[in-house]
Parts: sequence; structure tokens; C-alpha cells
Amino acid sequence: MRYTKNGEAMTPWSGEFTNRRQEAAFRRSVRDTTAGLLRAAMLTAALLFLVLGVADFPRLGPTDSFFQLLGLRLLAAAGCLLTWWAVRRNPDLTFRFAPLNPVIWLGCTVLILIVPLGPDTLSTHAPSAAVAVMALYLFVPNRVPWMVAASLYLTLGFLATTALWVSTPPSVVLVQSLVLGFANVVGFLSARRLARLQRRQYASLLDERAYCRRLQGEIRERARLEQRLRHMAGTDELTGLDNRRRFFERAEHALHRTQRHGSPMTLCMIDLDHFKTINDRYGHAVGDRVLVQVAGQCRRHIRDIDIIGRIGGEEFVIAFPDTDLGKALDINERLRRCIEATPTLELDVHEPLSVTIGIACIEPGETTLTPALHRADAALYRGKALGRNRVMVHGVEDEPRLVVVDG
Ligand SMILES: Nc1nc2c(ncn2[C@@H]2O[C@H](COP(=O)(O)OP(=O)(O)OP(=O)(O)O)[C@@H](O)[C@H]2O)c(=O)[nH]1
Repeated sequence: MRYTKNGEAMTPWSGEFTNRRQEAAFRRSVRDTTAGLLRAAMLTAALLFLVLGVADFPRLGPTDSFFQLLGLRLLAAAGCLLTWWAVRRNPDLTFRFAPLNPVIWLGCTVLILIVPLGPDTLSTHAPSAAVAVMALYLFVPNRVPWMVAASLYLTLGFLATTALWVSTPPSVVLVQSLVLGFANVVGFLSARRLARLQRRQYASLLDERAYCRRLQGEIRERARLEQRLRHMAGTDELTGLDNRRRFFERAEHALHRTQRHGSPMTLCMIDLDHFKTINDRYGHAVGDRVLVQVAGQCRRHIRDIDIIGRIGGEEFVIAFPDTDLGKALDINERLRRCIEATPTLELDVHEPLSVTIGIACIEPGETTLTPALHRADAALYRGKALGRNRVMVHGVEDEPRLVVVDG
């Protein structure tokens, strides 16, 4: 048993795949090329039969033998043309038994019958038969087993009719047998080698395709991992919000965009009140869950274009593009009330959660977030100093419309 590089088994004598499905897949892949070669072979054979039919005339004249031979040759040529036409219409016939095999057997019969009809030309018929044998193997592609049968039929038929109808010396029969036998061996070995080579190439192609698919899968997987890593690198593990680095990246991008459009942008800092006490009294795990709850509440109060990040232990920051101080104050006040009003299951009912928020807008000409963040921070700490649980706007702390004290 022979094997291709990727382990497909091939029949030793014909070079075809032993696996029927594999062989069928191979044939499908070479169907059109093989059909093209077969059509060319059929057209050439038809032309040869016709030309040889005309060539008989100077030798035989208008005799019965000539017309019988001409009739046989026309029949064979018609068979070849019919096959050419059928394969052209339906390339799937390339690998079917009919019409090709019956036509080839008809052609072989015509070549055999030439012997009794024109015994005086035996010396030219023998080499012609040898050429026909080689042509069967070499010009009818991918049908090695059937071509072995057809070539043996032609060889044995030719030798048998020669022995029966023509008085040939044994030495000449021996030479003819050797020539025809040699043509069979050479033709068969060449056809088999070709068949094996094509299947090996096909198996390598499949192998490479599988390798490419694996490679593409790996590339996709790596891209997915890279994206996940990039996401993780910019995400706060506890709350799922942007971390400091990602927040600054996205917020500065938004700042440049709003400045290009001449729109206002506001920043706010949110800090949980007495969070240390919560941690100390209920434990760090409860503190973590409180942080997650507040992060969720913040997220629910902002728009898709707003950017929120956790930039310190219990400190969140939100950037509001296209938003002035008044609008930002409204949003943050709603958020503060919501946090205050939402009971936290794990905390004592007498211990409501609250936040203090500092707000500042980005002043014209500022190209980074840092000055506004400092201002928001200052407002926040002023809020802490004033008793916490309030929203403070930087620069207008004493303005009653904007300053919210104790809800
Ligand atoms: N559970 C938990 N606690 C954290 C985390 N990061 C920081 N902290 C805690 O947050 C607390 C912050 O305490 P402080 O800065 O004193 O602030 P505070 O107690 O909220 O007081 P005020 O801000 O003045 O109201 C500290 O106890 C930190 O250990 C965290 O990821 N999880």
C-alpha cells in the first residue's frame, strides 16, 4: 500500500485512493480539466479514424473491403464525436462507465477488424495498434483500470486475429507480441505514475488548506485574546468601569472633539462618604459590593457618550461631553438622590449610603483634563468639608441655585 504525504492510502496498481469518498472528492476537483482532456482525445481519435478511412482508398480502391473498412471507421468516428458532445454537455460523464467505455471498445474492435479486412497491410497495422495502446493510456486521463481492460482487449484481439486470419511466421507474431506488450507496459506505468502524482498533489493541497484553516483559526483566536487583554488592561476589575488610563484616553479624545465643535464639556468627581467606616464595620467584601452597586447606579444615570472611570479606591470620575454645568448639575443631583434613596441590603438601614460630588467645566483654551479635574476635586473636598452628601460646582459654591446641601 502506498501513502501520500498526509497519510492517504493509494491502491498500488492503479494509483487511485483506496478511500472511495477521497477518490470521489479528487475526481470532483479534477473533473473539468479531465473532461477537457478527454474531449480533446475524442476529437483527435475521430479525426484519425476519418483521415485513415480516406487513406485506405488509394490502396484498396472502390472495393468491398474499402467500403466495409470505411463503414467501421465512420462508426468509430461517430462514437468518438458522440462522446465528445456528451462530455461537453455533461462533464460528469468523464468518470462514468458510458458512453466512453463502449465507444473505446468499439474503436478497438474497428482496429482489430482491420486485420482480416486488409491482411496485406499488417506491417503498418501492428505499429498503429501499439500507438493506439499507448494513446489509450496516455490520452484518456484518470481511467487507468478501464484503460488496462481496453488495451488488453485491443492487444489480445489484434494478436488473435493476426494468428487466425493472416499466415504470419511465428517470429513475426513474436515480434508483434513484444511490441504490443511493451507498449502496454510503458503506457500502463506512465498512466499510473501520472495518476499517483496527481493524487499526491491533491493530498498536499488538502493538507495545506487544512494548515491554512488552522492558521486562520489561531490568528482569530490571538486577535480575540489580544482584544480581551486590551479590554482588561483598560478596565477596572471590580466594577467593570474604565480604569484611570482608559478613562483619560477616552475623555481626552472626547475633549478634543468637543473643542473642535465649540461645545462645552464638564467633569465630575464622585466620592463615597465614610467609606472607611463601611469597610471597617462590614468588611472589605461588603465594601467591594457597595462600590459595584454605586458604579452601576452611576452608569445608569449617564448617556452612551459620557465617559465614566474608577480612578481611586472609592472615587469615580465622569466626563460629560457637550454638556454645560447646569445640565451636569441636574444629572449629578439625580444620581446623588438615587444613591441616597437606594437601600443597600448589606448595610444597616440606619446607615444610608451617600456620595459627595464635585463638578467643574473645562475652560476655553484648556487642552487637558487635569486643571478641570483639580477644580472638580477642590469642589468635592469643599463638599466634604461642608458635611458631605451634596453636589458642589467649582467656583459657584455660594450660588444657592447650584449648591445643594443635604438633598
Ligand atoms: N472595599 C474596598 N475598599 C477600598 C477599596 N479601595 C479603597 N478602599 C477603602 O476606601 C477607604 C477610603 O477611606 P477614606 O479615604 O478615609 O475616605 P472615607 O472613609 O470615605 O471618608 P470621606 O471620603 O472623607 O467621607 C479606605 O478604607 C480604603 O481602604 C476597594 O477597592 N474596596
